[in-house]
Amino acid sequence: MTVLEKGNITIHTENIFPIIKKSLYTDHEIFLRELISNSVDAISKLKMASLSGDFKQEVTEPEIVISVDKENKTLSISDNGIGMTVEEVKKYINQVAFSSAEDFINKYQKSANDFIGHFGLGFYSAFMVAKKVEIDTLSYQEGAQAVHWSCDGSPEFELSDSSRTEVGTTVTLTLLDDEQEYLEPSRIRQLVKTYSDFIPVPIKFEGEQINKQKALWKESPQNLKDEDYLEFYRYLYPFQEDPLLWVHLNTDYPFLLNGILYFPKLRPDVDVSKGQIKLFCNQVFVSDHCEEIIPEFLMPLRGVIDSPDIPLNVSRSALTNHRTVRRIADFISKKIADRLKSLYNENAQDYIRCWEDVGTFVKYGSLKEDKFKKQVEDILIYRTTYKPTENESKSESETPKVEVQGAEEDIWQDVSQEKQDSDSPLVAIEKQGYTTLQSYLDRNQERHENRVFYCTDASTQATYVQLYKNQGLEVLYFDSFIDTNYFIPFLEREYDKVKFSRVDSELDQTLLQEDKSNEIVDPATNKTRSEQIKELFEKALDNPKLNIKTEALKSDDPQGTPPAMVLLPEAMRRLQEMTALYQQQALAFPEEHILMINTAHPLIDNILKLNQGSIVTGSGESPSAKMAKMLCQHVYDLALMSQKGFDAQGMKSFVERSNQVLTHLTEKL
Ligand SMILES: Nc1ncnc2c1ncn2[C@@H]1O[C@H](COP(=O)(O)OP(=O)(O)OP(=O)(O)O)[C@@H](O)[C@H]1O
Repeated sequence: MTVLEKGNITIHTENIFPIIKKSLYTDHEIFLRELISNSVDAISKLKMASLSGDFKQEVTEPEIVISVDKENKTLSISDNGIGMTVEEVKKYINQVAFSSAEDFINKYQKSANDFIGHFGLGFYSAFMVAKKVEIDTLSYQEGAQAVHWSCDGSPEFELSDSSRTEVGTTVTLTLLDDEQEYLEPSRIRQLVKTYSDFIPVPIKFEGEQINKQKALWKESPQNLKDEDYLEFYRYLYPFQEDPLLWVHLNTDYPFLLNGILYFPKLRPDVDVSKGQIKLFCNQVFVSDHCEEIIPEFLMPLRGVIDSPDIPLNVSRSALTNHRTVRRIADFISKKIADRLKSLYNENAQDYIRCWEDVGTFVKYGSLKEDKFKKQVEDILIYRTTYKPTENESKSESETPKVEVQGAEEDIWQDVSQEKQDSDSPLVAIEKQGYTTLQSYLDRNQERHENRVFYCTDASTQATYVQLYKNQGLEVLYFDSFIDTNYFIPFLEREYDKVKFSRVDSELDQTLLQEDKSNEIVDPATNKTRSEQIKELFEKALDNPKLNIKTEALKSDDPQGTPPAMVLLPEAMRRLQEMTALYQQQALAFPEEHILMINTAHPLIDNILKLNQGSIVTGSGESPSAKMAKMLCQHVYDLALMSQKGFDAQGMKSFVERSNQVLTHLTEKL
């Protein structure tokens, strides 16, 4: 071996190697990604040289081969790429690689751990794990001399002849004593799978290819079937439920970006604030913490974003304000909105199927970003009690105002489609039991202008909803966790004249009989029947915090209405909900609430009569007064039960009292 040259690497920071070894401590493993990426670059450069006719020999199948030698403690990465001449080694390794290393280290020292995946550390990252690095390379150029370069981690290097005969490069690392893990085959496989799984060159290790290679996001969406997307999702997120829908991102102007984003089924045990989107740069994995790039409200999405235009060597804080990054974020939001709009327009059934989970993203996004809100406001839908009749569904006026950006303003192609169906999208949505807020307001303008009746729990509020439905009033379901505390107040700000009332907050006038039973029945006390009922219940229940009111519910069949209802005034209930939320406590049922007695119900009438017919005997209550009291309690229990159900104690006393009432009743038979 002839030593061609010995020399010093041109760097200005004296102690660059100790810094590489120590400062970048946490991310040592990325050296393999960097070396593999260099090999991929070298392979594609050779391909170009061959295409342009610069390289006349036959190009062999490109491949990268990794091998370990446990005895000598070496790990080597070999490629059949373009190789380097002596001059190139001097220039690219001794000068370029190390001066860019110096730049990076200087930046890095200021804000350690602030870089996304320490991307582009380059060749010198090998020194994080190696005490000696050797390069054995032969350039593709005719007559090139094979070169051997070696450096032991000091700024000194040695260049010598090499006996290499194949065009390409082998980088061999003699690992440091505490970096021996990289001799383990399982570790190598894991690193390749994490970082280099999708690079377009086969990586061979122990005689087999260990990377998947096919980066689905780089393919044209036209050539892909649903099953391809699902299979890819299952590969990225094994043992997870299939996603609801996905968006294939594909643009080359004003930045290059490819990706596939999936809407997963939202599960309560998944922390949605932790991003699950994988960031790639030219098919090389960079990080799965890309909070700075993806708009926050899209964090629960999964999938891949690949863009060489995301600056990866700036600090995370600088990324957030970076112009390209902001444009990328806008682009992604818009694409998501477009995808949802096209689904809304094309397939009401699928849109609704996804809505339960996707709706939460969309609502959250609308709260967070005004731009996104504007894109999706016409496709926010709510489950409703409204059922369109045949005539209505044909109506032309139901055509929705789905806003589609004009082509000139839109630098990204729009995906809105011509409608094939005879029904307008809104009609199709309404046939499936959903509606938009605007449609609700328009439909109910005459009966209750600017008021929205809603229900947050279909089972506990079923009695109330039924009452509204019986009187032909439409109720919307707002039952996602985001609705009560955030989204309804948000909608009230957006539609500033509109007020939302939960079905159990107060009863709308349309539900009540106008001429209340105000006939005077007791000339002695001058009390109306309603006042007598109120008094009877107040005495029987003996709870000063309970506000008892009387109303007559409108109905063709009073037996079909509830005898009493518990009401929680809207403002008071919301305040309690907010307080519970901020104090992170479970929401307790408020002690102060309204018990509304339905004076039109026959049971209330019977209880009143039972009480009035009682004969006071000696010291105690008459049996019928006792019974009336018990029944009042029972009516209250039933009202509570249909509002919130019981806790253990409540259930126990309810069952006990029910048994007593039944016993008393059967005694009389
Ligand atoms: N396997 C290889 N085959 C051929 N040339 C290589 C190889 N590895 C490195 N080089 C040369 O050395 C140069 C410096 O490599 P280095 O990894 O430090 O930086 P880079 O690849 O240019 O950029 P990055 O910092 O993004 O990795 C490369 O640009 C390339 O010219």
